Amino acid sequence: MSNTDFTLAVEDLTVSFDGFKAIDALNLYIDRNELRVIIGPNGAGKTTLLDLICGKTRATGGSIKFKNEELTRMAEHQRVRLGIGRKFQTPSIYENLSVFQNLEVSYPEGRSVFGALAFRCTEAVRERVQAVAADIGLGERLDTEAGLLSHGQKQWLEIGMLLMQEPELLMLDEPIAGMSARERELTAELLQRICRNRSVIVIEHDMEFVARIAHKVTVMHQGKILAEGPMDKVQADPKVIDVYLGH
Ligand SMILES: Nc1ncnc2c1ncn2[C@@H]1O[C@H](COP(=O)(O)OP(=O)(O)OP(=O)(O)O)[C@@H](O)[C@H]1O
Repeated sequence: MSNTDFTLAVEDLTVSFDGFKAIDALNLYIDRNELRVIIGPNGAGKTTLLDLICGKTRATGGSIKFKNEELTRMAEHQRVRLGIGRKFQTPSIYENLSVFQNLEVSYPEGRSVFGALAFRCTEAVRERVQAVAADIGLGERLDTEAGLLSHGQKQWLEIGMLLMQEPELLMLDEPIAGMSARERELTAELLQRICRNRSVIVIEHDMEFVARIAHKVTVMHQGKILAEGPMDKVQADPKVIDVYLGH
């Protein structure tokens, strides 16, 4: 297949589980600095699609190109190294470590690699931790034990841990689940900030939030794409109303 300018180009992607096609010949193209939201009914294949892109699940067929590199046969950790970050619904922060330490251990060439040689590198790490902490709204909480943060702050910290690796594609599964109205608002602002330097894919069910953040919306149904485009167009599409929004 040809080279593209897209950050991510998914073509003819298929995965079968015991003959059931959870993703069925799907095409998806994500631009640089684009914030794409994927919506669709339960079981549409949204999470499976992200699993295929990050390497948690192996494709049965088709192609996933990230910056024109074929990912389908690559291990999960190689995809992380190439610049793909994925946040799952349950936060996996270290509750006993401070905000600073959680971010520090997520630095890709962290202490373990440089060991005692790390002194000069430490300044760079510290600066990066501070920049990311400011980005996620935790700049004043660097010394706070992560376990003491609010639910929303824990979610932002995990996003920060991914940002430490400077991913070019960040994927988030229902990032505002369980958040207060204020936390949702701050998360929308955070996502708008972080997609300025990278592509972001978000799975979301809250349509108000989708309208607030999406550059473009992709609607999935039965492992395929049902509709795609700007939110107002997708929302007015009778097929989308029929299978998803009307319920
Ligand atoms: N490892 C697996 N083995 C068998 N079937 C699977 C597996 N993973 C997903 N499926 C099936 O694939 C379909 C798509 O599931 P998926 O979780 O991707 O949907 P979803 O759109 O994310 O739904 P939700 O909104 O409920 O999270 C479902 O029918 C699910 O049961």
